[in-house]
Amino acid sequence: MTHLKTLYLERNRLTGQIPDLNLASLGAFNVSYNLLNGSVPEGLRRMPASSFLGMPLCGGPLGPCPGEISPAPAPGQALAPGAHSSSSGGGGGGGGGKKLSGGAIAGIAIGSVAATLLVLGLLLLLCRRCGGKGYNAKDAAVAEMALKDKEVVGAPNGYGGYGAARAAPALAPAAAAAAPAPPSGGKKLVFLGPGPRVYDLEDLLRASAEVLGKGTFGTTYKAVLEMGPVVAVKRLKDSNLPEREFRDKIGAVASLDHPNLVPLQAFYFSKDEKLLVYEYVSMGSLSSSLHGNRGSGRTPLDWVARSGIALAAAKAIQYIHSTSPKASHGNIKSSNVLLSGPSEARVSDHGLAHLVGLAAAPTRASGYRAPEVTDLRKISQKADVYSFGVLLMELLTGKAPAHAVLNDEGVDLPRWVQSVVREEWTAEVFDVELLRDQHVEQEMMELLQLALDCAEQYPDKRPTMSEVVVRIEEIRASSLGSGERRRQQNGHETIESADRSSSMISELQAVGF
Ligand SMILES: Nc1ncnc2c1ncn2[C@@H]1O[C@H](COP(=O)(O)OP(=O)(O)OP(=O)(O)O)[C@@H](O)[C@H]1O
Repeated sequence: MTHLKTLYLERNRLTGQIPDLNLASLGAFNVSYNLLNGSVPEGLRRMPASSFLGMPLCGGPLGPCPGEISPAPAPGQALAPGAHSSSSGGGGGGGGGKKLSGGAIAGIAIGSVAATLLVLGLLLLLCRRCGGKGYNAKDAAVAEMALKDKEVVGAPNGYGGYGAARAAPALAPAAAAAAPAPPSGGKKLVFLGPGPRVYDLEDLLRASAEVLGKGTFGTTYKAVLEMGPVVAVKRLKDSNLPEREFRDKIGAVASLDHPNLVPLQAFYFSKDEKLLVYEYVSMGSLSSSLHGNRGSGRTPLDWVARSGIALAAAKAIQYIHSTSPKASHGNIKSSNVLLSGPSEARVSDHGLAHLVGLAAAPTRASGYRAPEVTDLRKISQKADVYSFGVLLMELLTGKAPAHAVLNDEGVDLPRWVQSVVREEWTAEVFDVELLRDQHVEQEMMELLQLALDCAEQYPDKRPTMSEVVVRIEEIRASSLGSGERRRQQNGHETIESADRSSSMISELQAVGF
């Protein structure tokens, strides 16, 4: 393809050296963020440095390779007229084509050797310094993960619907920018908790990765490790915490241990990359279950499932609150409630709001955010209770907070529920999929009342999470009781009708049928 004008091959996993492409028409060329090495071939040295980012290449726009003298003189031009006019002490200057004197040749030879030694010395010095600080293979490898990005698979992209969005491979540029001096040499994955250490950073980076979604705190990947395990990896953005503080806060997150919390397995810290590795919860989030594809082939969440999920999430938040009066989750919402069984759930992202810092604290989560949280430092336990109330409303109505806007005045989910309820206690507020469970209407009303109590405007009026747990347990027990009663009633009716039919048979037999 000798007429090729544009060739963009960046962000692949091309290895080896760049072949010397003889493409005279080539005007635009880019092989950045591959796994190439060696020197930029002669035919491509006219390209800018930005064509070769993120790789340990040399030559041409990237500066001389070891042993090369910069700028590399073009053949035949080294001794071009005027080039050495000042070094012509031996009479070597003058017109082109003239032969050099022996002294000039000796001078040039000595000069070249001295320059080569100087360059080598400088390179050696640089390499020594690089020991822990220079180009970091791990950071570059971390960058590879981004190169494996695939399309978002049915994951909700925040509040704007469920369209598949392409993840921006933001990792690679960060690592490339870090190449000169990231201070993370030799860093490893730090494992937390007693779980088995069956993989390391290299395994993680070799794993096939798929973007699950982009959230407030970064991008989350599903990584399938070669040896089998599947994990969720969150690449934090905007976390500028110093390492020590980061580690302390991670330690606090890792110390939380509850069956309804998604465990943090490991983390990776470098100046430019912070990765959190979680257990992968395979049944997806409550958000995608409620608002994802509602077409055929989907099992709708019934009352038992929804009330079970509500209880599981409530228990997780209650547990976080029990660890200290100031402890809170800070980002309760349906995409952070992951389904681990038909009516079981686990809460994720605990502690992240505190880990990432205030700059990146949830702004999009306003549908769940308590009205008093104007200052993000005031994410209190009562603010969690408010968010949980909104989550309960979402479970009962099937509406996502930001989608519940009825008109341009911006009515939010709690206000909408309040207004419907104020009119009259009507079944219209409930998700149609829930209305199939007719025997639990009373309990659905009670759970809705609890949701409204949690979403009270004034924090003091909201219940504590312990109270919330108790109330949900009571409501569930009552609904399971009424379900049982109903089943028994049905059974009774069946027995009665069986009795009737047997007597009918005997009557028919009596009349000689
Ligand atoms: N451990 C996990 N297992 C399975 N899926 C997960 C896991 N952690 C997150 N996800 C899913 O990945 C997607 C992106 O999650 P992420 O936490 O990055 O963003 P979010 O929940 O949408 O927003 P936020 O960052 O505000 O919490 C979500 O759909 C979430 O449900």
